[in-house]
Amino acid sequence: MHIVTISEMKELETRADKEYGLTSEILMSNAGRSAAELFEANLLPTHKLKGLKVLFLIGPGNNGGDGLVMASHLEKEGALISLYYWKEHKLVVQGTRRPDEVVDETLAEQIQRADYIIDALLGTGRSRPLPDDMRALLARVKDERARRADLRLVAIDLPTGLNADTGEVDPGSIAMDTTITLACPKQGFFFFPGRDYIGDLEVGDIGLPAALESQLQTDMLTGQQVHKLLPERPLNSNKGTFGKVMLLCGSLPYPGSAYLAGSSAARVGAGLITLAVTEKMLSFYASSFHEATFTILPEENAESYERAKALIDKLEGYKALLIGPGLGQSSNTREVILQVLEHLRSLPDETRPHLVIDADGLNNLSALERWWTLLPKDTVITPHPGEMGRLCKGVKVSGGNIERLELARTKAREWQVNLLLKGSCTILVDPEGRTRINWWGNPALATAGTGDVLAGMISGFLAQGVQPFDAASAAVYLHTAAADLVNQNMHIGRAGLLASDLLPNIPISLVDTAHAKM
Ligand SMILES: NC(=O)C1=CN([C@@H]2O[C@H](COP(=O)(O)OP(=O)(O)OC[C@H]3O[C@@H](n4cnc5c(N)ncnc54)[C@H](O)[C@@H]3O)[C@@H](O)[C@H]2O)[C@@H](O)CC1
Ligand SMILES: Nc1ncnc2c1ncn2[C@@H]1O[C@H](COP(=O)(O)OP(=O)(O)O)[C@@H](O)[C@H]1O
Ligand SMILES: [K+]
Repeated sequence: MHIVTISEMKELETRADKEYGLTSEILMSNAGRSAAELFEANLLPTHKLKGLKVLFLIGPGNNGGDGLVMASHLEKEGALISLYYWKEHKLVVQGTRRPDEVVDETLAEQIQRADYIIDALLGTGRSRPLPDDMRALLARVKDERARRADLRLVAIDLPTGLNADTGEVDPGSIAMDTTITLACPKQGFFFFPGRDYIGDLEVGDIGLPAALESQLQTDMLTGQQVHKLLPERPLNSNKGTFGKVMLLCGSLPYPGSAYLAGSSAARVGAGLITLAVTEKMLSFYASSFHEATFTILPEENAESYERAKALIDKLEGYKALLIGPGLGQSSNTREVILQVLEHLRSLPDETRPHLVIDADGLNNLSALERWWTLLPKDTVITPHPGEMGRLCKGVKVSGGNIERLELARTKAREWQVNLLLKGSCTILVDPEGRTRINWWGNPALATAGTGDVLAGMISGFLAQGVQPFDAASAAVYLHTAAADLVNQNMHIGRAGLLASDLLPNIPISLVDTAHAKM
């Protein structure tokens, strides 16, 4: 599913008219109908429109037009519709039909009795700060929502006042329970503060021909898309079919990282997991990670040459190598990493294991000048904003604002890597600039060890032959889907998830992609 900027959306509409004769009226009629259909199918728990009280706030442009079409569809299905035309300060209540009446008090009544309020005030055409009377109207709606938890707020296309490119919001904007966006999600939905105003996201089909969208470079990760990326599991198979993963992870203060990453690689289907660890660490893993195999490395005070060689000697036949989680940052360890990278660069593409570098793998590299020139082709790197800042030599990287998108795009090209910039709404960019952004997940993921799980999942897909950018994309989506499953199944909210809770939910998240709604 493509993500658009405002100008890309306008261009799609212009070309739809010019090349396919899809006029603005036709698109609006499709938009309103599809918004009504999604409303009925996905927003109403009982699927009963009859008697439902729905108040539409109608703006002066096409967004208001979408609202009017949607309202007429819902009215036909038996909903009790009232329309408030913001510009004219005019309220039209179904059944009474007194369009000339200026009825401010009645508006207050309508707000109080509505089951749903639909924001069709402004969409992508917002061009200036919201006027005071529009802010006042939205503030009344917000107060009512605070008073009455069962009132539901739904935006058509986007919440009024949200900047659809940047995610900035007007002081008058209010948070929605659901946004039914039209044709494509807008770029600003994925950045803060905008992300917090969208609520659940539904995407309405307005009948744009798929060919028009072929040049768009940014996608939202969806279950349907990820389903197509998942490796085949033929009946006639054995563990060799699904690839081996080697992990250079875990050290004394952080032993759990190798367990979490290795288990996650297995949970996405890799055939065999090998932890490259010192003998001192072995006892820890042997008792907690029964499925793993091991490559024993010299202790950390041994010569870096010996440590690297012990790993390199065992790498043959491995399809994926993960370096970094919990590895530590001694200069000796950095030397080991550099020697392993040198070895990987010397291998032909066909026999080189695909590489993922995370956490301390990145921290070690970031101390070096032009570290990216040391990476083999098609490496996946997975920094969180702090690590990204270090890789960029001290740049402050935002956790969720729009600047991170441009930064990720610039750096993925400059570094020629598959860059996965973590956070709420993780961004992925490949070396050519193709971009995917994740919508899903929840703040329960903001806890130690979940990044190790993600890195392990990527390496598990790489072992099965999934291409690096796709492996990273699938892992990001499924990682957040697994977190959402933990929340549902354990009945927890935004806190209390353990990274290890994700593990048994990962395979379920794979299965769930087969019947994903989008
Ligand atoms: N153009 C098309 O072909 C389609 C447009 N669609 C809908 O149309 C919307 C875009 O339509 P428009 O371009 O008409 O834009 P909007 O409906 O978002 O708003 C534009 C109108 O609002 C006024 N306005 C702008 N900023 C304002 C502010 N701060 N305070 C008060 N008034 C303000 C403008 O003067 C103009 O009259 C989309 O968000 C979507 O809902 C859909 O129907 C699909 C097809
Ligand atoms: N608020 C949030 N919403 C969604 N996902 C989040 C949120 N906070 C963190 N995450 C995800 O959790 C993971 C945390 O990774 P990371 O910071 O590397 O943790 P660690 O290194 O402790 O394992 C990332 O995948 C990130 O995208
Ligand atoms: K709107």
